[in-house]
Amino acid sequence: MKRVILMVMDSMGVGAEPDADKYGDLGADTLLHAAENTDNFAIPNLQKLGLGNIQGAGGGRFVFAPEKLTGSYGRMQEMSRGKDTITGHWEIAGIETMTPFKTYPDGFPAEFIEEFQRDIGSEVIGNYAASGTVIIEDLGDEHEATGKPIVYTSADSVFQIAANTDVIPLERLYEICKIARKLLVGKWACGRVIARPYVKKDGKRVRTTDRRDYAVSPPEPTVLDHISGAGQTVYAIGKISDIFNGQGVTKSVHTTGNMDGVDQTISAMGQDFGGFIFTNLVDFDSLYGHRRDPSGYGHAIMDYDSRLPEIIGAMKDEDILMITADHGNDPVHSGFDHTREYVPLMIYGKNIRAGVDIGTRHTFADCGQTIADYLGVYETRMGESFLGGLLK
Ligand SMILES: O=P(O)(O)O[C@H]1O[C@H](CO)[C@@H](O)[C@H]1O
Ligand SMILES: [Mn+2]
Ligand SMILES: [Mn+2]
Repeated sequence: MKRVILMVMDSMGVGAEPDADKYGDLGADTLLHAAENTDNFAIPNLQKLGLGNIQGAGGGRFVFAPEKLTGSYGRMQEMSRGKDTITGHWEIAGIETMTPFKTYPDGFPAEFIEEFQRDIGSEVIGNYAASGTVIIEDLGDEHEATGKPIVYTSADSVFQIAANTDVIPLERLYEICKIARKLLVGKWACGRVIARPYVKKDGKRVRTTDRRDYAVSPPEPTVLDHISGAGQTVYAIGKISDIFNGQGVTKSVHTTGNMDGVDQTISAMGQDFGGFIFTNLVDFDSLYGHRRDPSGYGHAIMDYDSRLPEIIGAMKDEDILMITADHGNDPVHSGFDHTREYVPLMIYGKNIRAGVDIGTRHTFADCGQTIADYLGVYETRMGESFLGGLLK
């Protein structure tokens, strides 16, 4: 039974795209800047798969001799107008977002806030663009004293609600997110509502792994729908199901972090089914990219690298492993938001040729189209399959 395992290293870009200046992201290079700022940075397993041989990746310092490669490789350019998680994942799955999701750099409109406050029966505080770890320190005392939830946004189309779970229990936080989700459509359109629970430990506020994303549904069927529509499994790991609002997903598990994401992927691979395992590893982005912590980022890449032999060891004969990203988040760039970058693509499998450079793909959708091609399901509207040049 054929399967594709696609792992998204959330935000691991490999260099600024040609239009990066329009996004304020000239010179961004997530992989290179994480590597440069991490002592003893070593990624032998990703190198074997071809990461260092991708055009421009890591400033050329991780190139392997072609005969040492076990995987094939390339890089993908984002065709959509945006650099957020939804836009990136949806493009991978075959959807082009030409009208960017609406953002609220100056906070959400007063009429929305009033209606939201009425619906949840409480005032809110915040309502500006902020880093999530900073705003809970800045407004945490007031939130904990009054019970008013903290709301904030970023350069992305997000309405984030942060709360201490001793003040607003987790289930209630999820409920108020769903209330916001219902309101944030039409003239108040917003890509995602995100629950940001935290606890106070030894006087410090720490976010928990119970984050939940409430996205809008994709506007048309994606490769996930085509695969599940053909009766095959679509096994979503991490926040994948949230990103697609459950559309096309047949089974989903949330994770507590990158290593749990790897564990869950290996456990899914051990089960007997044909179809698609789609994993998002969000720690790169949320714990290190947005926090502008390059050495934390570098260590997270190394930690993932060290798990690759296990992942590869769990592969069955007809499994294909693909590793990519959804946008950049250069940990030394100004600000605290994503960066417009090429994403890497590595492909490995017993029936896949090694050492082939599939070049620069002009859309992330080539990845989804190739998956549709391999699994023999309906094509997505966008992208070109690169399977032909890779099958043994
Ligand atoms: O600063 P934190 O709360 O991590 O939020 C970040 O995470 C959001 C979703 O990935 C991004 O839009 C960015 O705002
Ligand atoms: Mn992302
Ligand atoms: Mn992010």
